[in-house]
Amino acid sequence: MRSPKDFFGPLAVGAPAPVREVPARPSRMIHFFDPSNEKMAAKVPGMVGTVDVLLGNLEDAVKADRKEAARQGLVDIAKATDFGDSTQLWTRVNSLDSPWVLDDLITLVTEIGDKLDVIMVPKVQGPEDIHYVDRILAQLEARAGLTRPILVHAILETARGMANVEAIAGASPRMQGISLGPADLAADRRMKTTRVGGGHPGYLVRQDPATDLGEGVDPVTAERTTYQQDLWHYTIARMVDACAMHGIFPYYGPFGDIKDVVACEDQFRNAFLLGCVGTWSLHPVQVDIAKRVFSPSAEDVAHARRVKEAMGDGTGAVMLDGKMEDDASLKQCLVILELAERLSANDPELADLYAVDAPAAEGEGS
Ligand SMILES: CC(C)(COP(=O)(O)OP(=O)(O)OC[C@H]1O[C@@H](n2cnc3c(N)ncnc32)[C@H](O)[C@@H]1OP(=O)(O)O)[C@@H](O)C(=O)NCCC(=O)NCCSC(=O)C[C@H](O)C(=O)O
Ligand SMILES: [Mg+2]
Repeated sequence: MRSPKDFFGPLAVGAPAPVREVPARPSRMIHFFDPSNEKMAAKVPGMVGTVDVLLGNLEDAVKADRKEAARQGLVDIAKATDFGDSTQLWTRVNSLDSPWVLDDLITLVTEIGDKLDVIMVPKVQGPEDIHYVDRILAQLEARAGLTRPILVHAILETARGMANVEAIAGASPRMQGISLGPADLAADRRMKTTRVGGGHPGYLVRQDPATDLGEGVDPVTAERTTYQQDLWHYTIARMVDACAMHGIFPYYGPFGDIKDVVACEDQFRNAFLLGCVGTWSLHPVQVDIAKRVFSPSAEDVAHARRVKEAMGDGTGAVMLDGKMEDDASLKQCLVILELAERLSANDPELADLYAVDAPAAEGEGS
C-alpha cells in the first residue's frame, strides 16, 4: 500500500510534480473519435471550441488491424491542431493486458505529451492498475521533459473494478475521474442486456393487482401499470460517491442507440442529477444533448441565486416560495452556482443566459 506522502512527489526523477487538486475544467461531453477513420478525423479540427473534450479512441471500436494507424493518426491530429483554452485533448489507450498499450503510452507521451490532458484507461480492475500506469507515465514524462503531469481517467467495466471503485478513485493524485462502461460491465457481470447503456423494458416494477375489478375479472392478468427502472442506478450512485470522496469527477459513459435521442437525453439527465459532470458523445448528434443536459438550467441558476441572497450569512432557515431553505439547501444551490460560473467562463451564450434572473415569484421571502 502507498503512503499518502507519495502523493506529494513525482514517481520518477525529473517528472513533473503531481497536482494537489484536480482542475475542474468543463467536460460535459467527452467526444469520441477514431483517429484512423479519415472522415471522422477530418471533422476534429472543426469541433475544437464546440466540445469540451475531444478523445482520440485507440481501444474498442478501432479494428485490430487499424490500431497503429489510429495511434499515428492521433499523433498527427494533435500536432496539427491548436485546441485552444476551451477544448481538452484526451485519449483512450488499449487495455493493460493488450499487445498495444505499451506502445500507445510510449508514443503518445513522447510525441504529444505536452498536448494530452488526460489518458483514459479501460477495464481498470483495481488500484494496482492505476499504480502501474502512474509509474510508467512519470518515467515517460521525465524522459519527454514535460512540465505538467498527464491525468488519468479510469473506466469502470468489470465487477472487480466496481468492487474496488473507492480504491481506484484514490489510487493516485493523477486520478481525474471515472466513467461507467456499461457494455463491458454488463458482459462481465453476466447481465442479460445487449444494449450499450440505457434502460431495458424488461427491468420494471408492476402495480399491485386491483382488489375491486368485479366478478369474472382476474386481477393478476388484468391491465396493470408498469414502470421501467434504471438498470444503472446502483452503479452510477456508487461511482459518484467514490469520486466525491476523493475529489475527482464522475461521468456517465456511452449511449449506443444513436437514433434514440430522447432516451439518450433521459439517461444523461439521470446521471447529471445523480452527480455526474459529463458523459461520452459517440456521434455528433449527442454533443448538443450533453451540452444541454450537463449545463444547469437558467431557472435552477436563478433559483439558486435567490436562495443564496435570502440566506444572508448562510445560516438559519427561511421560507422561499413556500419552501424551507437552510444551510444545507444553500450548499445544494452553491453546487449549481459554482458549475454555472465555471461553464460561463468559457461560454458567452451561457454567461448571457445565467445573467438573467427568473422573475421573482409572488410572496417571495414571506
Ligand atoms: C456510431 C458510428 C459508427 C456511426 O457512424 P456513421 O454510420 O458514419 O454515422 P453517420 O452517417 O450518421 O455520420 C454522419 C457524419 O458524421 C461523422 N461522424 C460520425 N461519428 C462521428 C464522431 N464520433 N466524430 C466525428 N464525426 C463523426 C461521419 O463520419 C459522417 O460524416 P460525413 O459522411 O462526412 O457526413 C460512429 O458515430 C462511431 O464510430 N462513433 C464512435 C464509436 C466509438 O467511439 N465507440 C467506442 C466508445 S463506446 C465503448 O467503447 C463501450 C464502452 O467501453 C463500454 O464498455 O460500455
Ligand atoms: Mg468498454
